[in-house]
Amino acid sequence: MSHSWGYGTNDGPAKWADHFPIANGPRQSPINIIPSQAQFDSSLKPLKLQYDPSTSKDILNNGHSFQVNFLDENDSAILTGGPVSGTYRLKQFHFHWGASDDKGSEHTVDGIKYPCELHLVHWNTKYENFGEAVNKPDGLAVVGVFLKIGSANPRLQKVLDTFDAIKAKGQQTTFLNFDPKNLLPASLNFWTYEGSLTTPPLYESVTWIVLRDPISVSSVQMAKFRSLLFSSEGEQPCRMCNNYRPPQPLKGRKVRSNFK
Ligand SMILES: NS(=O)(=O)c1ccc2oc(=S)[nH]c2c1
Ligand SMILES: [Zn+2]
Repeated sequence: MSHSWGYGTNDGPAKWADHFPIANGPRQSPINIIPSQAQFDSSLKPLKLQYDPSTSKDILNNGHSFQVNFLDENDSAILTGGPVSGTYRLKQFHFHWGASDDKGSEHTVDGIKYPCELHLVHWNTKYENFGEAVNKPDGLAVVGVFLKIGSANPRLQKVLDTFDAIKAKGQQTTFLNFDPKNLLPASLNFWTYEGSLTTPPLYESVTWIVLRDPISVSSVQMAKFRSLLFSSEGEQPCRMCNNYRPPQPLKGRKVRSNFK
């Protein structure tokens, strides 16, 4: 029976080790990225993200965040290059955010929190499917993108416009022809390190690729994120926010960058 977890006082990140002991493992995520301590690695290949917008399927409130799901039966939406070898297929993207604009990201940079962080989740096609890949040490590659308060983001608005249909946990609606490339900054400069899922089951299966440059989001748009609910329809409404895990110990890991 899968154990219920959340982000509250009684079921939040400080309690996850009770049922998921790997929470105290050697390669947990997120981390605080200290740019001055990252090592430039000239052997890192350019990151290649090739996304066919026709692979976007639907958008779901899963009770922890919301995610846009993609068809992943072929190599239409893939990640290659960067720190990985082989081909990784896009499965879904989702976000983490705060109750106010001063917090919300999972990774931090020199201790700075962004109001929101986007995760694009890809699985290694050396495995049969996402479920097979999710607990393997080289199973996943997640691209992290920071969101910074500024002008409203019209591409992001397309996602936010679906929120009335997925307000409560378990609600889902069709979401076709969305190109996730429109949620990326101009530069694909990144930091990379070996880490984990940032939510239970916290498997240490993720090659993290955190982009240096943020994309913009307005305060009004951030308020829209907070209109979603952790709770199901008919339950006591609980606003979806602060669904982020704080940075975890680096435990000797190296963070590399593809830029000086
Ligand atoms: N937040 S995250 O590390 O990108 C992430 C990615 C994929 C996941 O699949 C399960 S199950 N939990 C997950 C967390
Ligand atoms: Zn995530």
